[in-house]
Amino acid sequence: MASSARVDLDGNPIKPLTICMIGAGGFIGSHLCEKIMSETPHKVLALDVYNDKIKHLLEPDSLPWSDRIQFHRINIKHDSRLEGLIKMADLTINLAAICTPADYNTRPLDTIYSNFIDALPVVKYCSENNKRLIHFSTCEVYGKTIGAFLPKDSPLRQDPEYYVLKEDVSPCIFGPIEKQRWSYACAKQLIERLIYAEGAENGLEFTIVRPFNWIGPRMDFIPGIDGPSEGVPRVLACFSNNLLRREPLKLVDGGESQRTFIYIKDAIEAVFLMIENPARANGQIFNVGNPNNEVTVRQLAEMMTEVYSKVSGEPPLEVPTVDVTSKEFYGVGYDDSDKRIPDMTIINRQLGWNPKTSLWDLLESTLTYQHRTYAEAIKKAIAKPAGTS
Ligand SMILES: NC(=O)c1ccc[n+]([C@@H]2O[C@H](COP(=O)([O-])OP(=O)(O)OC[C@H]3O[C@@H](n4cnc5c(N)ncnc54)[C@H](O)[C@@H]3O)[C@@H](O)[C@H]2O)c1
Ligand SMILES: O=C(O)[C@H]1O[C@H](OP(=O)(O)OP(=O)(O)OC[C@H]2O[C@@H](n3ccc(=O)[nH]c3=O)[C@H](O)[C@@H]2O)[C@H](O)[C@@H](O)[C@@H]1O
Repeated sequence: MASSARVDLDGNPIKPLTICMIGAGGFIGSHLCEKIMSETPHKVLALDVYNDKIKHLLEPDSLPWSDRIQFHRINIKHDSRLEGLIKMADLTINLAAICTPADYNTRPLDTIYSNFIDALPVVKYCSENNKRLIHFSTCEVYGKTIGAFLPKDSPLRQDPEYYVLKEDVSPCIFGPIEKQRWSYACAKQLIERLIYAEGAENGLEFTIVRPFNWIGPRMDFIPGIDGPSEGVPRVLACFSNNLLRREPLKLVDGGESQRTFIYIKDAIEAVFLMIENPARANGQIFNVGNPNNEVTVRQLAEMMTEVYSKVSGEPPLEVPTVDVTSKEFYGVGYDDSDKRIPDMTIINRQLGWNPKTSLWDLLESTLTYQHRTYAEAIKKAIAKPAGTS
């Protein structure tokens, strides 16, 4: 239940806020709205082109928070209401973006427009109207690690100095322009630089968030069920789709890339601390990830296969994975980050935050959700003769 006696990390009372959340209808936005509604007295102006993932928070009108959340169906590319909504709020959180790797090399113009050009008015309106901004960037701004360029057998590859990603130290290392994969990271980097410059030159109060593979329920879509059949979502949804359909999981280029995965609910706690502790969060760039949950993509596939078998009661596939090339899977221009370990020094120092959930536990709760939400629909879709609708 919302409590009015909330205090920040320094013991000061937190006054109820009005938050303009752009991209509120997406994966992260839906979890943020859910927690804000159930645990705080804050109001949310929720902007998005879709609202399916927050429908349960908007209807029916009898919900206890119905006077604290308002949905505005707005495409920020062209809508004159944007500035007015930012002006009405104390804080703007911008989540809107194209952020699925399958789009970066196949729709590079849309990717660059979405992640840079479309974010410009948001930054400008916040700056001109003295409004605080929390902007969602990405861990992809780091690109590849320095260690990726060392010989495969170099002992330096084991030295954290060559792979741990630090907000105030690590360089941003992208591939050549023809590797259009980096269109997203490059656009995100430029908007980070612009926000930073607005802070330095015009006093914009900002916080930049760099998420490291946040995963959980409602992430992306299951192709052919609640998204296009030919669509390629991020890896959690790709592998969930394979498991639900009892198809082998596709490992791109051998599944050797490494990632650290964090449970969405742990990550949302960090964003909450940023929202409610402006004095500690303003002017900062924060890695938000779980350095303890590192796996190769192959290990992720193996673990998801085991966990899914446990939560669904179905035996694991005899051939659980199949290798595909990145050209077959994503098309030309794909490239990959080799390894992503977030340094936690800054977020620890400023907000005292640490992630809690192990990879096994987060996969267990997420795959339980995937099974409960999609298994029946997939069975029906598979049973339907081809060509019928
Ligand atoms: N999920 C992660 O682990 C992760 C990792 C790194 C970065 N991020 C960043 O966090 C943000 C949110 O990610 P997510 O995983 O929730 O993605 P998402 O795709 O689920 O959510 C983005 C939302 O923005 C909306 N949107 C996009 N363009 C819009 C426009 N022009 N006008 C209005 N709404 C628009 C979409 O409809 C969608 O609902 C993005 O900026 C993304 O780059 C996420
Ligand atoms: O989540 C993040 O922190 C960031 O990383 C993601 O990028 P990436 O981790 O490369 O995207 P995923 O689709 O989650 O893929 C992870 C890895 O799995 C591989 N993969 C993906 C799908 C699949 O079916 N098989 C497979 O082997 C990819 O090649 C990649 O190596 C996206 O760019 C963003 O959402 C975000 O900015």
